[in-house]
Amino acid sequence: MIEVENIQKSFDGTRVLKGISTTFNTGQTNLIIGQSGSGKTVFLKCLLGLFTPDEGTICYDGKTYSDLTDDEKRNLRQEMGMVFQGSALFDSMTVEGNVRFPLEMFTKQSASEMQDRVDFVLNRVNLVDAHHKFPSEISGGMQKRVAIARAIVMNPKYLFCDEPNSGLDPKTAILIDNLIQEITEEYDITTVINTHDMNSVMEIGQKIIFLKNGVKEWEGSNKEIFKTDNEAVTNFVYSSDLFKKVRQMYIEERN
Ligand SMILES: Nc1ncnc2c1ncn2[C@@H]1O[C@H](COP(=O)(O)OP(=O)(O)OP(=O)(O)O)[C@@H](O)[C@H]1O
Repeated sequence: MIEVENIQKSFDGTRVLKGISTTFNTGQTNLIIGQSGSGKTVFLKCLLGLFTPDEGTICYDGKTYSDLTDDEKRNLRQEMGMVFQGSALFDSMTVEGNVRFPLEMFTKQSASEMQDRVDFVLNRVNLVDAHHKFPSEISGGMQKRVAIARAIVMNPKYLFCDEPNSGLDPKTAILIDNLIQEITEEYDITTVINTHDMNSVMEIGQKIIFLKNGVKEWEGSNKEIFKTDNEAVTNFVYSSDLFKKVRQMYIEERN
């Protein structure tokens, strides 16, 4: 569980995060949504320890980040997996080289132990025949699976994903969302996902926080977001005609 209390962050006197408090539960997919510039990436970077908040605390399963020693912070970072926007694979490494990379960097495992772990996670993301291929030789959806395999190879307690669906067709996007949710539940990970994708909200939004101008405007689940009367949320979620129609049908059915 990650508990965030009154996080504030400014750049050159401009306040970007204006006191955000929330909780991200273990074994759940927690989504951060909001318009471009609302502070989602800055918030995610604070959770990753890449930005230091000016005020407030972030607590990881009872450990308050700002109270940790440098060694403890390093250990905590090794419990974090990250899926970057656009996958961010190393082009010059094979699929298995990419997945093995964190093990080589941060563990003293033997070659055969690493191979077992790499085989296990590649198998878990349903990539069985791609070990020796290079990123340029596989599809965007497969690249995303490699990025997920690399993010979970160290058995993380926390998984952070920045726009994991960007650039994928809607069907592949749903497969990737479902894979992230399955892995989150199976390994009891606290997963936090930055997304613009309304399909993701509906599909895997077990907990959603909506940011507006650096403030948490709303939080709830994907079931609750359908029913909310919060105008900022409904304007954002139902910005497309399709979703407006879906909502109208839902309201008509309810009455
Ligand atoms: N390193 C930085 N230095 C100065 N300003 C920054 C920095 N990082 C982000 N900002 C500013 O903080 C604000 C929020 O940016 P952020 O990237 O968090 O938005 P976002 O919600 O993730 O947007 P998007 O959906 O477009 O990625 C923006 O006004 C941005 O210019």
